[in-house]
Amino acid sequence: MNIAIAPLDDTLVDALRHKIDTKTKPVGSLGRLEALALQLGRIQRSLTPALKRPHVVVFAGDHGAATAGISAYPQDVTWQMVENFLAGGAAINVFARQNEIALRVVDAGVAHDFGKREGLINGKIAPGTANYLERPAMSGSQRDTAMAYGRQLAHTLAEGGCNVIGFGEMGIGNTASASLITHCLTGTPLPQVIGRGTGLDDAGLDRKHMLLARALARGGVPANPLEVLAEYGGFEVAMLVGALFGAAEKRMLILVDGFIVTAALLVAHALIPAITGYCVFAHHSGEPGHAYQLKHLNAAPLLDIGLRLGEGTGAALAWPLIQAAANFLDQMASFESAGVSDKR
Ligand SMILES: Cc1cc2ncn([C@H]3O[C@H](COP(=O)(O)O)[C@@H](O)[C@H]3O)c2cc1C
Ligand SMILES: O=C(O)c1cccnc1
Repeated sequence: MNIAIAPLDDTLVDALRHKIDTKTKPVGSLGRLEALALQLGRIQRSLTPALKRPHVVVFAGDHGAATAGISAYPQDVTWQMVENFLAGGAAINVFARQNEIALRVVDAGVAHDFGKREGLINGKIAPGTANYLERPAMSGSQRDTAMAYGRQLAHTLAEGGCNVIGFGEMGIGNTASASLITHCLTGTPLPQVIGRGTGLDDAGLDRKHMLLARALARGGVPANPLEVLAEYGGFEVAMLVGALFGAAEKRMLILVDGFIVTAALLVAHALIPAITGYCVFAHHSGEPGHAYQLKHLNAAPLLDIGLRLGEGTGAALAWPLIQAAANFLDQMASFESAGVSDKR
């Protein structure tokens, strides 16, 4: 896959800063919104950036290792939640509706036959990954197919006029997958990046530690990020990696959700570091490994409200702040236009 992501250039930085600083407010007083406005202008290479057709895309996939007991919930919850997304009853449906964000749900590899389901994008690679306790989760060709699919999906949305995209996921057991990926790509000791996920009790957490240590003893730390992805990833994670690439290639603003989406970003970033220029980090996840991912990426999320759900909920909740950044840049008067006295 030949991916071309342009690093953000500095051409408009001074002009954007001037525009931001001459709005009718003390310099810097809109805090993080000012950095967001600057980032948006740089991404769109415009002094008048505009947000169009926001989407959240949720990728769903099952994990072979889930049956070994790495989650508090049974694997069937993955397909049942996909049905819930299609019926409009999940948290992401509520927040996407509230903020008028279009939602797309992709079957990246759920272990269930949905038949032909209206509203479900069928990208199924296989009915769940292999169990990484025994062998690599997926083959190189499955990984590449999933990445290509995600990339193409982002391109298609961009061609339909979307320039801001949030990513989410659904897959029982995928915090475990994200922990293994995070360990491999940040070097943080594995136990520090393992958490309770959907809410394991102490005994369940001990078991998750034991199983993931065993998986790591089998698969090791592959030298290449794409091998890490195939060894421990999920199909939804591989599709996320491709979709992140596709979105950045199309110069979209990317809203990064929690622990699992950030694990996918670690893979993308290890291959093409410039991708983070296009990313806004929605929230601090309650999953403990997220802090190490953020540190590695030198990222500061917008919200810190104890979210630990996934589905793209953080991305949808951060959206009004992105809108506020674009709107103040576009609509606020300057000292000159409003006749307000500037600093002496
Ligand atoms: C009802 C329900 C809805 C969810 N929505 C997202 N997740 C989240 O939980 C899962 C990851 O946690 P773990 O690794 O512990 O299984 C993912 O599917 C994630 O999106 C959910 C989990 C449940 C139970
Ligand atoms: O941060 C996340 O994305 C997350 C945390 C716990 C469970 N599912 C998702």
